[in-house]
Amino acid sequence: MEITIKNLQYSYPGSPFSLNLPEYVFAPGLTTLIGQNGAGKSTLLKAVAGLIDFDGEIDFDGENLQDFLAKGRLTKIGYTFQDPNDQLFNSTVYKEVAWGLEQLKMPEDEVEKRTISTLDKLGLTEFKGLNPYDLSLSDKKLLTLATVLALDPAIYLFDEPLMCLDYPSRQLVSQLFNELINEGKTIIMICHDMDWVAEMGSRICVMAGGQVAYDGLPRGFFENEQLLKENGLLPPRVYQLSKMLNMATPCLSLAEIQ
Ligand SMILES: Nc1ncnc2c1ncn2[C@@H]1O[C@H](COP(=O)(O)OP(=O)(O)OP(=O)(O)O)[C@@H](O)[C@H]1O
Repeated sequence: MEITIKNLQYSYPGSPFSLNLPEYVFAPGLTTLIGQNGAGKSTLLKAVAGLIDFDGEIDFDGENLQDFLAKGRLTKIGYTFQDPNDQLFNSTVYKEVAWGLEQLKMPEDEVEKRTISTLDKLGLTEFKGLNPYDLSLSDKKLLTLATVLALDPAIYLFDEPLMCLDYPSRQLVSQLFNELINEGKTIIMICHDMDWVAEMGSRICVMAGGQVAYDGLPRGFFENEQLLKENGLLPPRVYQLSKMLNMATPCLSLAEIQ
C-alpha cells in the first residue's frame, strides 16, 4: 500500500517546532526515518497514524486517512510506541496479544491460534502467563511488536523498535522485518542505529527541523560527508573502519565484507 503525503504541516502549541512535508510518498517495503533528536520523526509517525490533527493530506492508496481508518483501525495500521510502558495494559502477556484480536470479534479458537503462534514467533511463549511489566525491557519491546503482528495490518509504524533490544532479539526483529517486506507490507520505522540501517539497505528518510533532508538509499547519505555533518550523524562503524583502511569502495555492513 502506498502512503501519499501532500502539504503536511503540524505545530505543537507554544513550540517553535513545525513539521513541513510538501510532498512525500511511502512505497510498500521499509522506509527508515533517521535524524537527530527533535527532528520530527515521531511527529511524522503520529500524523501517519492519525494520532494528531494536522493540516494537509495523507492518503492510503488514494483513500484519505480518516476514511481509511474508519474501516477498522486495528487491521489498517499497527503502531508501536517508543516506550513500551505507554502501550502495555493487560494483566498477562497472552491477554496483551489476544486483546486486539478480541476487539475484532474473531472466533475464540482463532484468537488462541494467532496469539500462540505470534508469541512463539517472538520467543515469548514461556512468558505468556506473566504480567507484561515483569518482563525485561527487551521482551516488553518484543511484546509490543507481537500485539501488532498478530493483527496482520497493511501498514506498520514502529517508533524505535530496536531500542533496548539484546543482540538475539535484534536479529529476530531484522528477520521479521524482512518477512514483512517480502509480504509487501508498508513499514515506516524510526531508528538511531546506523549499523542496522546500513545492514537492511532499505530506503532512508533523513529528517531535520521538521523537514526531509535526504531521501534515498543509505549509501548516498553515508558517503556524503557534508550531509552527515549537517545532520549530526555518524556512518556505520564498518563504513568508518573501511574508510580508515582506505578501501576503494568502503563497506556499509559486515555482509559486504564477507
Ligand atoms: N507534546 C509536545 N508538545 C510540545 N512540543 C513537542 C511535543 N512533542 C514533541 N515536541 C517537540 O517537537 C519537536 C519534534 O519532536 P519529535 O518527537 O517528533 O522528534 P524526534 O525526531 O522523534 O526526536 P527523538 O529522536 O528524540 O524521538 C521537538 O522539538 C519536541 O520537543
